[in-house]
Amino acid sequence: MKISKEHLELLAENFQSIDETTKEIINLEAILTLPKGTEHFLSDIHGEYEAFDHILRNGSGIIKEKLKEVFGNRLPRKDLNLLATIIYYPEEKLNLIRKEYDACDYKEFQKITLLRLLEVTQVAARKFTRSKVRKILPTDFKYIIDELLYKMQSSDKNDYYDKILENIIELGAGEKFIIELSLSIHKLTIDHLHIVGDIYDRGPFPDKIMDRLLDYHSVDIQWGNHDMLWVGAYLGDRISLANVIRICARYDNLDIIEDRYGIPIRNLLNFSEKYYKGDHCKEFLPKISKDDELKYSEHEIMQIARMHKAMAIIQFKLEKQIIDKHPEFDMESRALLDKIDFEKETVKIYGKEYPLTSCNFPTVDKENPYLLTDEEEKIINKLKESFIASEKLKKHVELFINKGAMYCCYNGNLLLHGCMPVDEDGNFQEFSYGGKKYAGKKLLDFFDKKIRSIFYCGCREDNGLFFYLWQGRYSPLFGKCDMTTFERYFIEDKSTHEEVKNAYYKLRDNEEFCIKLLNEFGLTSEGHIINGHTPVKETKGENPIKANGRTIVIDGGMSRAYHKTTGHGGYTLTYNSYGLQIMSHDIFQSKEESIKNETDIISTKRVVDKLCRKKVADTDSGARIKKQIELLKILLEEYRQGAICERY
Ligand SMILES: O=P(O)(O)OC[C@H]1O[C@](O)(COP(=O)(O)O)[C@@H](O)[C@@H]1O
Ligand SMILES: [Mn+2]
Repeated sequence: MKISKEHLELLAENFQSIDETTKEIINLEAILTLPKGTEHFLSDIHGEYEAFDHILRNGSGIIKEKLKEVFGNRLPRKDLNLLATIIYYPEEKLNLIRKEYDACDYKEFQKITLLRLLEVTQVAARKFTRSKVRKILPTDFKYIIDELLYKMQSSDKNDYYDKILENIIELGAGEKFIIELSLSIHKLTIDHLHIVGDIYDRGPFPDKIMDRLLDYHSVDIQWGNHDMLWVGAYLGDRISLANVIRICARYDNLDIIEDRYGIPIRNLLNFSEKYYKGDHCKEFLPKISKDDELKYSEHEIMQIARMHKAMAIIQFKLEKQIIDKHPEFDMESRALLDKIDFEKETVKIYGKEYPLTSCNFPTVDKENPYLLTDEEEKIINKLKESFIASEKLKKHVELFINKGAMYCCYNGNLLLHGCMPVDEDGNFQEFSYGGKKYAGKKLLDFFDKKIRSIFYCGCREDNGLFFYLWQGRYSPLFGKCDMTTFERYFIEDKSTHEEVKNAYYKLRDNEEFCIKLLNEFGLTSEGHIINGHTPVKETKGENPIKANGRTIVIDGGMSRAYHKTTGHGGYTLTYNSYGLQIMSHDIFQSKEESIKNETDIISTKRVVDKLCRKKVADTDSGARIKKQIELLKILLEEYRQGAICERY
């Protein structure tokens, strides 16, 4: 390895002597021999905060496994479940347990629990260096936990340690200690979290998911097509914004926009009341569960439906501007307002005429159907200003930019929300933009770079790229032909709703193709492609593990709206030092139910790949450490030869 004198001098500022450099090399060499940390993969959360939070808390079963490893047969299943639930929901579970005991017994319970948690912490901490463990331990109790962890290794100081525990409990800090220790166990057990896209839309609390991820100790995100709509909306792209509002109205989630992101929609309400008052808007009734129906009056439901329709029409108009501006997008088939025959109340698609479910388009000028009316223009522009000004959305979009990307290569695996656009023979398909063509890895890199540059450049204008990523034929986040939004609203014939999938979705069953794709990203045939995006229809016999394990589809299936088709609560994946395991989840009921009945919602676990035990040395961070060691060895040599002076 070649390194310039300047770089060595910079390195010498951090390692100022032979002793310091030697110590660091020894430390790094030792880290390489530790087992690889556990990765946790989740996808397609679609606003379902509670299900997401639950799976995050139990680490898709990793925490329970750790407990089994620690206690073996020493604890009955009942106690194990209780301890697990305390680790998942310490505060809430303690609130329930406290009521069951008198003061004295509750102290005893706290002591037993603390001892058990300390034992788990000790085993979970074995994978890490002492210094990393210290960083993870809660600041308030760092010193005490460190002492107590020691206790497990020597039996002579029993009285001393018993006293510490007793004091903690007597001084009323027992619960706080249990809570902090549970959080530390979580961090020690799950080293890194991957979110394979689609945090937003359909479910009620995407913002809470983003807040949780902002606080999470180690995470990366692969952008999903729905996430890009929210990024686009914040960056001033009006088509994205119209989609975001339309989908929120469709799933009765307008409070996300109004209350949680602080974006007023009153103008939209007034406008839609004015123009769609007499319209039954039956295509636009929000999807509301039977329970929630009772919450609303018919008038309120109609208000949502009218806003929904008003936004859909604004969206179709705006889309045409981009379709015309970018003929290379080849999306003319998506411009349907000018294909409407207002007399016959039909629309012509690919030359075939279909009756419309209704033909009330009060803001569409038959001569110039894509022209936004002054009022529509005003509404969308005002909304745009509010999206750009939302502080909370800014924070969330920044997370997408800082921790997110179009795809991610991590420890030999390729993580990608949707697909790699290919033809039926598996050749990478080309996307043209600005006179250049992009395919394969370069296509993904192109979109990644463009989105980042839009974020940093500060200009907040309509940008065709968000529209393309959302529904373009060669969008790696979509990967289908023709998003049939208009047809789904206005045409009964279901054959028009079909969205033909890219050949990728068949080819990912083929091992040879998967290896070709992994190679495109500089990965080997031992890697895996990890996708979200397409719900795995288990009821129809679909398997989430494809191509002899090379492809794994973990569409979380957390979306309530999709439970009927998938028949389960989704998949998640874990990758520890022994290999990859896919978990299938039961449909999540509620947080209260999980805490009370101590349920995990894990129905089955399948091993995807069993490996000989992987060490840190075999990981990406191991590769970085090895490079660091090499550099430090050069520095050491320079010190020894007197080419660089030690500083004291
Ligand atoms: O079922 P909904 O919410 O109306 O959405 C249907 C649309 O969602 C999409 O499936 C995209 O969303 P996903 O990324 O969740 O699949 C489109 O292909 C389709 O047109
Ligand atoms: Mn998706």
